[in-house]
Amino acid sequence: MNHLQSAVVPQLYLLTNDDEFERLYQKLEAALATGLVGLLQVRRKKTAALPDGTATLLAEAKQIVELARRYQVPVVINDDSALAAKLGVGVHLGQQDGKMVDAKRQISPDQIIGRTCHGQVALVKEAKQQGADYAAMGAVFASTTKPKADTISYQQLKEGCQQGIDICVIGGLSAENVGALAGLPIKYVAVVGDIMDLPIAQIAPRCQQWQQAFAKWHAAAGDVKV
Ligand SMILES: Cc1ncc(COP(=O)(O)OP(=O)(O)O)c(N)n1
Ligand SMILES: Cc1ncsc1CCOP(=O)(O)O
Ligand SMILES: [Mg+2]
Repeated sequence: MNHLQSAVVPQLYLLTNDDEFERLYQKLEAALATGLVGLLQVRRKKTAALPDGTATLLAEAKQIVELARRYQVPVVINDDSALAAKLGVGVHLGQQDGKMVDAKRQISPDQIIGRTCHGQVALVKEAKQQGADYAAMGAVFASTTKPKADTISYQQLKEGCQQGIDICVIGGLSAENVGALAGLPIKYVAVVGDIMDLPIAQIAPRCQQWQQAFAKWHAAAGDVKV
């Protein structure tokens, strides 16, 4: 039976891009200073692939975690639960990034663990059963950051939202198109390119546009049936 659930405005979940670190740091500072980022992910694919990737990623992630702490924004490390454990932060694991049970053992229980579930409701159920804090569904729209990611249907997303675990949407999302999801009880909207691929001076104004999009979301959503 359907029940009514109060519409919750999602949080902006910002993911880093592969910018040169100094530039990235300035962008993150600009975004965090707006107060609109609810969760931050360190996703540094190019750094991680360098010959000295582990050491460089550790040095970068330390600085990002320190910066985020200043703004009291929780941090999640992509792919690497050992690094997350070392830094005392959360982790995001794709289906090929290791077992949830191992990550749960490594990560402090008060830290966030997220799991990629693509468009598959069975994976959302599994993530919930394995104790993930959120299930990430996407790509919602075609993504320039991850062009090979398959897009999911609205129906898959709607069903994912009915599984009793927080849902994060990702992939091709912009302040203009996110309104298409208004009415779904989504916890996090994960964004890379729409914010991070802009010049430094445009980061804060773009975050403000996201805030406006979420304000409209609230107005559009009212009470949603789940
Ligand atoms: C919030 C969020 N959702 C999905 C992903 C993708 O994770 P994965 O499938 O492991 O792909 P990579 O990011 O590792 O390329 C994510 N990182 N964050
Ligand atoms: C990591 C990831 N997983 C699915 S799409 C995607 C990239 C999201 O980046 P963007 O917001 O630029 O589409
Ligand atoms: Mg991964």
